[in-house]
This record gives sequence, C-alpha cells and structure tokens, in this order.
Amino acid sequence: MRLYLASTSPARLATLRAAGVEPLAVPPHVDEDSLVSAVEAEHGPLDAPRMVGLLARAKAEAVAGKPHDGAPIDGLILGGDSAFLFDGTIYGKPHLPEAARERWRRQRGRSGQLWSGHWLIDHRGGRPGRAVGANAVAVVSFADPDDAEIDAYVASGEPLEVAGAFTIDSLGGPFIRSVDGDPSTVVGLSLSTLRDLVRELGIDWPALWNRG
Ligand SMILES: Nc1nc2c(ncn2[C@@H]2O[C@H](COP(=O)(O)OP(=O)(O)OP(=O)(O)O)[C@@H](O)[C@H]2O)c(=O)[nH]1
Repeated sequence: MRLYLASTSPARLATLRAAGVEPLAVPPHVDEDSLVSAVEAEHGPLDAPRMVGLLARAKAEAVAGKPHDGAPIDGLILGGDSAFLFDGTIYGKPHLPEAARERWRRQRGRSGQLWSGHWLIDHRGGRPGRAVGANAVAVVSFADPDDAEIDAYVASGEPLEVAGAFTIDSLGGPFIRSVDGDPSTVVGLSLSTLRDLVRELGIDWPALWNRG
C-alpha cells in the first residue's frame, strides 16, 4: 500500500519512516496564509484545530488534484499541518530570530498546546475515494532555559522553521519538561491518529509497512 505524504516536512517523513512506512513525499504547494485569510474573512477567526484541519485537508487535496510522475496517484494521500496554541494565540513558525527569542522568553516554564491536523484521502485506483480527517493535540510543558541558552538555541537556527519555535527530538529536547499526549503529534504527525484514519478507511495498519 503506497502512502503519498503531501508535505515537505522532514520531520513528518522521518516519523513515518521510523514507523516502518516509506512514503512518497510530494510538495503540496499550498499558500497557507492566503487560504486561512480567505476562510477567516468569510467565516471569522479559526481556532487551532480548525486551522490545522483546514490546512491538512488543503495540502492533501492539492496533491490529489494532479498526477505524480505523469501517472494518476494510486494509494493513500496524507496531508498534515501543525500550530502551537499559547496564551490564546496560535503560532506557526517564527521565521525571524527576534520572534523566536521573544516567544521563548514568554513560554519558558509554562505550557501550551501543539495541534496537528491530519487528512487522509483514499486515492487507490487513481481516483479520489473516501477521505477522513482528525486533529490531535499534545500539551507541551517547557523547562526554564536562561537567556543565554535561548540565545544559543535561536542562533542554531533550529527554532525558526518549526511550529512553536521548538522541537522535542532535536536541540530543543532539553528545553521540554513533558508532553501530555501522543509525542509524534508534537513532531507534526500523530502516528496513533494516522493509524485510526487508515483503519477508518478499512485498511489494516501493517499493510502500510514496507517489508522491502
Ligand atoms: N523535528 C521536529 N519538527 C517539528 C517539531 N514541531 C514542529 N515541527 C515541524 O514544524 C513544521 C510545522 O510547519 P507546517 O506548516 O505544519 O509544515 P511544513 O514544515 O511547512 O511542511 P508542509 O507540510 O509542506 O507545509 C513541520 O515541518 C513540523 O514537522 C518537533 O518537535 N520536531
């Protein structure tokens, strides 16, 4: 069973590979900011689960809409998105060092919710079939890095391009005190949620394992 990952996230790819699934990664090319702005202009502000759910679905549908390597996609297509909810504000990637530094100085010693959205399209036989989606949340509690540690972490560049300006599986690990929920949710793709979605489509999870 082929899984197409509608994502450029190296962490999502690594998470699937570690779980025995070798996906085909296909960049979704979705303008996330424009899509969220358009939806919010019509329906009002999106909360974190609806935002990540909307973007996960848009990425999966963007990949479903076109052939891959000149042939219709024959398999499952997974879209994902992650955002960090802290003190009532939804954060994506900080992109800028000063933004990452400011966030860490506020979030250290406290907790927030890392939300990840998932959308799975059954595209077997080269045509879109059923699609199922679910969002997952993990509560992340931070340790208390001092200013020098925050400056060093920001200088590493790692926090700039990850949701919430932190990772749990790389340099950011020592700055995370605990995670309450599926840890893979934080990395960007809840494996337990994905298994639920695969089974909801009537497919056994081991069918996705690549046994070489
Ligand atoms: N390694 C790692 N990556 C994380 C962690 N938390 C968030 N991320 C990454 O932060 C990124 C969140 O941005 P998204 O917009 O969801 O995804 P993206 O990286 O832009 O990739 P697309 O799916 O192509 O949009 C994802 O790549 C997540 O994998 C973490 O704890 N560890």
